[in-house]
Amino acid sequence: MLIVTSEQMRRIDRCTIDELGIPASALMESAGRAVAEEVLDFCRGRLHSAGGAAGAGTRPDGSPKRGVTSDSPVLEDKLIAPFDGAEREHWLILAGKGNNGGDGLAAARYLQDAGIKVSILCAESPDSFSKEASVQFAAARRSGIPVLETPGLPSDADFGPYTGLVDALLGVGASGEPREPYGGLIRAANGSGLPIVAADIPSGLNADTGQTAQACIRAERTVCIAFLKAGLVQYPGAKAAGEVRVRAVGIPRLAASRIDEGPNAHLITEHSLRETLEIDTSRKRAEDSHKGTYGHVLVVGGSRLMSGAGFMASRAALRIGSGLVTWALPSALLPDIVGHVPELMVAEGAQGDGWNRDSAETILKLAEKMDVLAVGPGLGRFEDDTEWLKELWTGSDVPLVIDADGLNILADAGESLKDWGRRENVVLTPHPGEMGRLLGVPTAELQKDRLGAAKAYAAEHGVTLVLKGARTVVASPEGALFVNTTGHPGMSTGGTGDVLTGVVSGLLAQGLSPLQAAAFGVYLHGRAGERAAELREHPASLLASDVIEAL
Ligand SMILES: NC(=O)C1=CN([C@@H]2O[C@H](COP(=O)(O)OP(=O)(O)OC[C@H]3O[C@@H](n4cnc5c(N)ncnc54)[C@H](O)[C@@H]3O)[C@@H](O)[C@H]2O)[C@@H](O)CC1
Ligand SMILES: Nc1ncnc2c1ncn2[C@@H]1O[C@H](COP(=O)(O)OP(=O)(O)O)[C@@H](O)[C@H]1O
Ligand SMILES: [K+]
Repeated sequence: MLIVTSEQMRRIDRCTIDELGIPASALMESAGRAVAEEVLDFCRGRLHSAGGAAGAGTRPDGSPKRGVTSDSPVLEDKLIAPFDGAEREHWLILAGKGNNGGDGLAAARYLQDAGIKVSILCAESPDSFSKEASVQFAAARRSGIPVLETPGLPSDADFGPYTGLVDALLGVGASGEPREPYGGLIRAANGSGLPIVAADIPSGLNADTGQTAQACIRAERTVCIAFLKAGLVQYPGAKAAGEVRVRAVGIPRLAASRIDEGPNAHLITEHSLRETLEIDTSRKRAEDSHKGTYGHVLVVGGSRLMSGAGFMASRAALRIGSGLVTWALPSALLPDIVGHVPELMVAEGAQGDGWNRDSAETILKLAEKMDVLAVGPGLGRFEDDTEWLKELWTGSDVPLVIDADGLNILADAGESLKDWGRRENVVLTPHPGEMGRLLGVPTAELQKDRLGAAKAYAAEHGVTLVLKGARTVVASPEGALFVNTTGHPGMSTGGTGDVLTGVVSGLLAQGLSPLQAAAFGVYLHGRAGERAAELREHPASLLASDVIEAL
């Protein structure tokens, strides 16, 4: 699924209207209908869960049916149709003066037609409405939909008669903190306790970064128009948006491919993995394969106080299907490890009980027979470690995955990293703390624009970057972005990152490109986390090792 910025969306709109000749009014009409359908779907769902109106219009499992039903030889449009219990609904449309307001005003007519009561509250004088919104306003008026005349901002009591709100205040044309009366209306809407369905984006959301203004709608559901906006899939925006439903309104994908600097960001789905990234997601193995077919991963990590990290990365690399995995670690630790994972090979990475500068030579020697080097899990820091990592970076062209202290070493290298030379087969897997160190900015600062930060770093350093955390972002050196939605907060536990390192390394070993391995890796890792959590009483009980076993 394509992800767009607000600027791209505006240009796609223009291309649709000016170049393809599709009337703006037709698009707004479709958008309004989509918003109304989602409000009605929400109402039906709510009625059903309250035990109100099951039966007609519901599936055998009790969930509301979508689309036309076949209980009669003549099919009616069931999406916009009166339903039992509709008379109990009364929705208030909060309409801004731009085209987002127009979407809400068009929705009002469809809602009225479906038999629910609707009223309109305009944020500004209708005289100031955009051309398309004015047309919608006039049509709503002529349809007899009441327009509230509020001399000031509504108080909580004013929301008394309503059962829900449509937020059509601000869309992708907005910038900055919502000005008054928008800010006050947003706060009042949130304070009402009523469910809110947002048109396109929750008002107050930065559609590009996912940052929320001080006043930002907290929606139950967001009906995103035409293409997914980036801000809806990054926190805190993802939370403000609630359930996101992307609806086609007649803006064709063709228009997205026609604009300059068009969208190059995707949600990671089975479909985008297969079609956009051309990955065989079945992971089918050839009948006549042998272990050499699936590559050999060398994990470089583990230290006296953090041996588990190297262990988990190695084990995950095995579980994801690498042909062979060798774990290189300091020689003094070997006796403790030998035999714990019988399938794993171990090697003396360094002499003694810790890592040292000289061990780079040993690793490079081992790397000659390897397909991937995974550096960092449980590595710790040591003297001259920057020189050590530089030697690994420059001394071999085997694909490299760098995590944990490997990233902290890179951060210390700072600007000198540019002198190491570009190496397009490097995957970095920082969590936000590590990413902040790589960029030399506070974590909170970088989190304000995760997509932008990941994209810029990947392009500047020619690496594939995996910025972890809820809604992990993958960025390629060429500027492609992928956003993952698998996984859950139960995975916020020590070691799950080490597992991801093993997964990505194992996929690289099996011949995937850095971008393919990173995107497919984060997806599979999250899915495994979901499966592993299902076996527990509570997701909080999840251990990183459980994720490995669920791969
Ligand atoms: N043809 C189109 O362009 C389509 C647009 N659609 C809808 O139109 C929306 C975009 O419409 P617009 O470009 O008119 O813009 P919006 O309706 O998002 O809002 C822009 C209006 O709000 C004002 N504004 C901007 N920042 C503000 C702030 N911080 N506080 C208060 N007011 C602010 C602007 O002066 C402008 O009047 C989309 O999000 C979507 O909902 C859909 O109807 C589909 C078709
Ligand atoms: N709330 C969440 N939702 C989805 N995935 C999460 C969430 N919290 C953590 N994760 C995932 O778990 C992993 C944690 O990695 P990391 O922070 O490096 O842990 P560690 O360093 O302990 O191994 C990452 O892949 C991250 O995306
Ligand atoms: K909105």
